[in-house]
Amino acid sequence: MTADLKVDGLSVSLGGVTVVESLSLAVGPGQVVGLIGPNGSGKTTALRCVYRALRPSRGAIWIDGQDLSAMTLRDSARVVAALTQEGGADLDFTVEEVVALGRAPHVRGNQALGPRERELCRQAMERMQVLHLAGRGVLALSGGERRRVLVARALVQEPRLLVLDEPTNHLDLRHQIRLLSMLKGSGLGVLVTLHDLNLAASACDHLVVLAAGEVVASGTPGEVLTEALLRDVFDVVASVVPHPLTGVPQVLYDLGP
Ligand SMILES: Nc1ncnc2c1ncn2[C@@H]1O[C@H](COP(=O)(O)OP(=O)(O)OP(=O)(O)O)[C@@H](O)[C@H]1O
Repeated sequence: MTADLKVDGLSVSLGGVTVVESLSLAVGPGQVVGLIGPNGSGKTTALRCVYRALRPSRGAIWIDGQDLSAMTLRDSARVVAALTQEGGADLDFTVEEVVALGRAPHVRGNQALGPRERELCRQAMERMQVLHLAGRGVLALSGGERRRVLVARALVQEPRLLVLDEPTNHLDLRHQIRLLSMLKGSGLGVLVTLHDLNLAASACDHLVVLAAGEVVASGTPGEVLTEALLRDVFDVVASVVPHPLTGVPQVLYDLGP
C-alpha cells in the first residue's frame, strides 16, 4: 500500500541533544495515526519536521513517494496542512480572513478568492461551527473558538495529510468529540498528537508511543494501550477496560489515597 506519509529513521538534535531518535512511522490513505507519549518525549519535534518547521538531523520523510525535503514549501503546503501548538492566529484579522489564508498555497500573489474558494471557506467554517463568528476579530475569540478557526483554515488548504498537535486543547468535550469524529471520517491521512489516551484510542487506527525520543510501542490501540505500558512509559497505575460499545481500550484512573 502506498503510504500518504512515510517517516523513515527520523532523528532530530536540538541544542546538542538528540530529542528524536530513529523514528519510523507510516500514515496510509484515510488512516488516523496517533503519536502519544509523556511530556518532552519528542512528539511536537517529530511533527514539526513533517510540517517543515524543522529540518531533521537524519532520516527522510516521504509524501506519496516524494521526498519532502526536495519539494518547494509551496508544493508541500498543498499536500500537508498543520495545526500547531503555537496557535498562528495572532494577527488582527477576522475569522474569515484567517480561514482564507489556508488557500494561500493554491492562489497566486494577491489574487482575490473566487466563488469556489469562498464557498470552500464557508463550508469549512460551517463544519467547524465558526460560521457565526466569520466577521469577528480572531484576537477576541476564546481559546477553543480560535482553535476551531485554525482547523477550518487547515481544511481549506485541501491537504491530503493533516498534521495536528494537540488539536483538542481548549476544546470543550462536545467539540473534542466532534473534531475527532470529523478527522476519522475525513478520508484524509491524519497524524495527530493527543494526551487524552481515551480519545486517542477511540479516534486512532494506529498508535505510536514515544518515550525519550524513541518508539517504544506501535500498533492498534488494543495492542498498545496496556496497563504495563501505562506503568512503564507514563508512570501511571491505571486499569484498562474495553469500551462497552466499541471494545476499544479505555483507561480508568484512580487518584489514590
Ligand atoms: N529548541 C530546543 N532546544 C533544545 N531542546 C529543545 C528545543 N525544543 C524542544 N526541546 C526539548 O526536546 C524535547 C522534546 O520536546 P517536544 O516538544 O518535542 O516534546 P513533546 O513530546 O511534544 O512534549 P509535550 O507533551 O510536553 O508537548 C524536550 O525535552 C524539550 O525540552
